[in-house]
Amino acid sequence: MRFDAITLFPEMFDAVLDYGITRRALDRELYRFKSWNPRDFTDDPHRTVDDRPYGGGPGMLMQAEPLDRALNAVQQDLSSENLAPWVVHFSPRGRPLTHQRVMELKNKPALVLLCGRYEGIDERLLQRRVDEELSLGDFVLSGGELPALALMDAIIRLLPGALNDADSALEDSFVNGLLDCPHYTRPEVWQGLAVPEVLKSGNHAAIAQWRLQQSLTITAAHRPDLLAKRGLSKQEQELLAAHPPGAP
Ligand SMILES: CCN(CC)Cc1ccc(CNC(=O)c2csc3nc[nH]c(=O)c23)cc1
Repeated sequence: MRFDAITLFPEMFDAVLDYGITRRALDRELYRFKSWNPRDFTDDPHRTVDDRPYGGGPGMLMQAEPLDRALNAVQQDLSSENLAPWVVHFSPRGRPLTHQRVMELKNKPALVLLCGRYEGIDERLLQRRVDEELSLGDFVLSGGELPALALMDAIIRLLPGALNDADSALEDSFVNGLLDCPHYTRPEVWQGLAVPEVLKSGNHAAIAQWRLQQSLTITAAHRPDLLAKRGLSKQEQELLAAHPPGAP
């Protein structure tokens, strides 16, 4: 799996990818990463990449030409490895990123992550070069880099060999359709708060049931939409009825 980021702030990527699971996956050569700065594809001494919007309006836009040249450089580099690029533009107007889309994108051999800054990118570049637009959600960020890093993180965790305990990836709540249950570790009592007895019982059936019940209650409280989409078995309906949501 290869990721190429086109970004005005390449350091952001190294600053994040150099830690934890993404760092280990890089060391294990499960993926490769390369950043490309549009400023390196300008001709003027000021390395200009932005300009004012036609029609007026606040802020600046990223010009098409430097981005087009950067994309050509990426494409050339990928073609030397016979890799076809899939170009993702991160934008507030994109489709919201979901687990399903992460699962689909992880199978692409080469993802090109086009990260906008300012108020966005000249539409003509997007029209010509972008395969899909993705948003991180309905809130305003300062650019596409954090969404691009979120997508990379979500994909890298799913690459074979990235997680030592493969189950933890499969159990991720967005796989079984429910939100995660509470988790506890030592000490048994912390600031007067004790670990639920069932978790110390060694009764694995009771522990699994308690965790499922907790997940159902939390999902009903925070994300009733997920429950509706998922549907509940008879047993799950009974568990939820016995422990309806009430907590914040
Ligand atoms: C003028 C209206 N704004 C659109 C909401 C302009 C604008 C604000 C912020 C940005 C920078 N954000 C992104 O590039 C971005 C890229 S993906 C994403 N997902 C959620 N929220 C986001 O702001 C983003 C770009 C244009």
